[in-house]
Amino acid sequence: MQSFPQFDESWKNWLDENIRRGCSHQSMIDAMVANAFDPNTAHSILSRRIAGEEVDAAAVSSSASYVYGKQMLPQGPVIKANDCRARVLFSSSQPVVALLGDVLTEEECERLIEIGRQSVKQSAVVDPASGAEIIIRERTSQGAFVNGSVDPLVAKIDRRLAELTNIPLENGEDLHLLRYGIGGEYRPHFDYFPEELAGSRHHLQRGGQRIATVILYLNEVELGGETTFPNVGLSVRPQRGSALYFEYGNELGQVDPKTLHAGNPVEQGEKWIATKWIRRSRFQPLPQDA
Ligand SMILES: O=C(O)CCC(=O)C(=O)O
Ligand SMILES: [Fe+2]
Repeated sequence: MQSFPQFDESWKNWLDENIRRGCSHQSMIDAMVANAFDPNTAHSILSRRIAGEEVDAAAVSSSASYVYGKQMLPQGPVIKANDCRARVLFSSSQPVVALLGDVLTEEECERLIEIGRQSVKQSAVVDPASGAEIIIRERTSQGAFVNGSVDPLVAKIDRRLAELTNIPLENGEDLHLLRYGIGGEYRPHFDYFPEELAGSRHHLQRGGQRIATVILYLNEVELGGETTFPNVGLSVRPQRGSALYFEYGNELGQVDPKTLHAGNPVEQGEKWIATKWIRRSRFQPLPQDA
């Protein structure tokens, strides 16, 4: 079992003193995370102390829970963009998830798959031992990032998603096209970057934490390939043209662990999706992409 550090009297004094001195919130969170506090817990304790609330050790484990504030996604049965009326087929508030129908037309899905066939590569990582490219078991699929310079349709879809989600266009990463063949899957993961890991720093510098995801389903899978949320027992079957939206970053800087999700193995047919990962601030291209 994971053990959590005690939020004892000395931590309380340290935090209060640093709040009084006007230290940046991030520096206090960094110090707590470096001392093995869960990042959600650290955010939550800090916001409580700033608000003048007592935080006792027993409350710390429950304080790790994500605070659901106002949803970013517009409410109502239909969400409109300039060139689209998306029907809300399903929604949940904890975690914030919505399945939207009629986001893409048949022709747009076909065209994105065509673009994908020309651009996707096997998802691979460099083996730290040998330096060779290896295929990772967590993600058996082929992917590629595309933007408006690849095809005007991509720019049109980027605009549509920004209007539907009400999140600025520039906060979105390039659209990620992904193909899974038989047996292809994406094992349970979070889309946000673990802030306690040094390896995340580089990603976080490019527009801050990821706060929401839109998965566009480009085809229907004959068997398998559902997107599942194992912590909440939710399973979504890909339907061509529909979009799965979920958000996991709040105003307090917490991230929502209930958004753990997976792409189930494809058993028959193939699966094509386009994913838009959305940052808290403007997404910065890498210097070599600019
Ligand atoms: O394939 C899926 O259904 C999930 C894809 C996913 O999790 C992602 O693109 O981040
Ligand atoms: Fe994901």
